[in-house]
Amino acid sequence: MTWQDCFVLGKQLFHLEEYNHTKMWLKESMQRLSREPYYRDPHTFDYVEDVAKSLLNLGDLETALKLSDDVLSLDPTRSTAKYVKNTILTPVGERKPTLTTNPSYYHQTEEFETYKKVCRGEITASPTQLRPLRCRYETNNHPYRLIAPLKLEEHSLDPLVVTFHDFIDDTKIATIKYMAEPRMQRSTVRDVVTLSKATDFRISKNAWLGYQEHDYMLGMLRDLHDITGLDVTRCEKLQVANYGLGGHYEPHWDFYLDTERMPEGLGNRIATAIFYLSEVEQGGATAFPNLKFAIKPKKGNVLFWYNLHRTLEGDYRTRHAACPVLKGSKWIANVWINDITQPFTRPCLLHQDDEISKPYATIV
Ligand SMILES: O=C(O)CCC(=O)C(=O)O
Ligand SMILES: [Fe+2]
Repeated sequence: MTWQDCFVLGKQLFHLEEYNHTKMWLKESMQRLSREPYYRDPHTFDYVEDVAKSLLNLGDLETALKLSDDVLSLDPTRSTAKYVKNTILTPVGERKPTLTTNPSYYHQTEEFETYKKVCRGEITASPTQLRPLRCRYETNNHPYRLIAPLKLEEHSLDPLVVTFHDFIDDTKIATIKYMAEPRMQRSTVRDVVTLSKATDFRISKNAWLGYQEHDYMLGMLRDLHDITGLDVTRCEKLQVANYGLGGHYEPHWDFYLDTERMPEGLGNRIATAIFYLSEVEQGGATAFPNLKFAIKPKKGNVLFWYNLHRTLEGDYRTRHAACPVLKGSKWIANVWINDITQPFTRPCLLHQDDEISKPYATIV
């Protein structure tokens, strides 16, 4: 067997949640790889780093550290290897959270209970939370919006979460859905071993559309720029998603925890704008368990929030989810605005503003 065979076996066992056997095969693949003449090839470092990271998540710190040290001895600039090494050398209490590897455990956590309650409407915003919130017209002083202001509804001021009402009309929505439909595929999530994986954690279909493909989509970006002031010249593609009956997306952050996984040349996701492309008869709200509210989809509305602090650290309070659809079908389009072009649109403050969200960094 080649090291690649062993690697693929390890990957497959990871899917099956056979974590003990995963370790064995991944370690074997690395041993075989180390005997290959092209071990020093930068492409193989990607595999070694992936294995180091998986072993870190599976608790085999010794091998994970050895692999990352090996990579770093050949190329000290490798960021994943550095991340693995730093994580191992950081005391447990100070570690950043990692993606969950054990969903059954997560389903017993308090956070998951809160998420379900927020979805069911058993937890809603308290009067104290609601008191400072307003609905108002927003122009952002943009000449066009001075004539056609948008209706803005505040859901939270810190972190900022707002709805822009009637942002996109039915004709544009129909066109976007029409373009997305033939390209819809089962949604995946980022995964430590395989990079992309279909899970019960996220049940929906989605398609990625280039903004250049239609003026309507360029218009979505332009309108977001006008109303938020953010630069939209470099964004990830538009993600159109459809949830059928029971479709959902469990609590997660939109920003990249592993900064080395950020899309090349774009940086992290500074803000999310969810365009609701349909109503949902029952269920399907966008829930924020930490903030203790859920937003019901309304066709044409846009839900907007910042994922990052001004320091560009992730704002852990923004953990959110798509509640299960109980009746109907839910369509959304996600615009992710990236941080690389925002130093002037959303500069740092004089003080560090990220400490506040640290207690919400959950390790599951
Ligand atoms: O569908 C929703 O309401 C939320 C979707 C979401 O969070 C995502 O796609 O990242
Ligand atoms: Fe999300």
